[in-house]
Amino acid sequence: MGLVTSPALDAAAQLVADLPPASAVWCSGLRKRYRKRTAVDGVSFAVGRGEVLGLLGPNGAGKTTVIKMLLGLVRPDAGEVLLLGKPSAEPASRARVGYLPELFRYQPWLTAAEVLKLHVRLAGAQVAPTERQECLATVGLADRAGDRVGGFSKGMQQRLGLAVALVARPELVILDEPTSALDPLGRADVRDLLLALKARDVAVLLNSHLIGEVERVCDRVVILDKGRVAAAGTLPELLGRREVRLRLDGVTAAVETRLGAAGPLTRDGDEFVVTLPVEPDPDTVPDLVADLVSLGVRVHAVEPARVSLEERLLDILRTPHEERG
Ligand SMILES: Nc1ncnc2c1ncn2[C@@H]1O[C@H](COP(=O)(O)OP(=O)(O)OP(=O)(O)O)[C@@H](O)[C@H]1O
Repeated sequence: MGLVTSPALDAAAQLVADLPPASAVWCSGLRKRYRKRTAVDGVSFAVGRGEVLGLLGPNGAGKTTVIKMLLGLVRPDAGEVLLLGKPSAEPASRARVGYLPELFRYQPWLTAAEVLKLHVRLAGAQVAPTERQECLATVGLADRAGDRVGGFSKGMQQRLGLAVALVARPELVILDEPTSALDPLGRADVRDLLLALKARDVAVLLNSHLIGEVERVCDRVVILDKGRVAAAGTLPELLGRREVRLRLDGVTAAVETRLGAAGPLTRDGDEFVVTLPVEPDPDTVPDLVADLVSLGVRVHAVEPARVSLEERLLDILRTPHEERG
């Protein structure tokens, strides 16, 4: 039996080193039943490095169960999970994942600073006290570091939960309803926080019922319904067609023909809606407006529009399973 030569080993090591980093989350065929009730029924998706993925779906769709299976907190009946390229049961990969549970409760007898210190220790990480204090400041708790958690409001406990999820410099953050107890200002803070994480190439899996929030920050969305993936894709893929609404004066037959050349046209009085392709040519709208003006039309308003994620979500959930694409 021939020994593997060291140049061959070096080449193999180089090959592995040159591989793109594994997805932050990869799961395939996840299934979970509670007695007779199927909570999750064959769910597969991935979250890329630095990607923000939104998990959407009605109450009881299986979102929290999926999240708990990803983290190894619930044992799947079937399916596989890799977090940062490793089985989620491996402590080394779990230590690089930050998690904010849907139902959070922290030790009421500890101060906010002590809770963070404890979680840094549990993650086996080294985070200097100044950095821990900065983390509390990021979630708006800078002046409450020395106060006991027992005296915190629900929103303040959720802010602390976010700090716990972020303090050990994770590469993947899983947030289960992170803004359920937050005021509008707090929600805006979380949005900024998510964008800051994305800028640092941290992957985020976000479960939220606040569709506007998901639409603003997520690169991709997975919609769950009755334990299955009802739809998945980037926002342009899911939202599809774009429209441009125009309010015009002095429209002649020639003008209508020009409008119709840009895309299917509907009219309601002086309001016109032109449906554009999913990824329209960037010159389509400026060219159209220039032509309208040269045809003597007075242009009062030009407004790009797109079906909202909320409309699309309701549309998908109201379509019977068997008719979904
Ligand atoms: N520990 C459990 N025991 C029994 N059934 C459970 C358990 N956990 C979840 N389920 C059931 O699994 C299904 C999915 O629940 P899950 O909490 O994952 O939904 P969800 O999409 O997160 O809902 P919500 O938006 O309301 O938080 C529900 O029918 C729920 O009753």
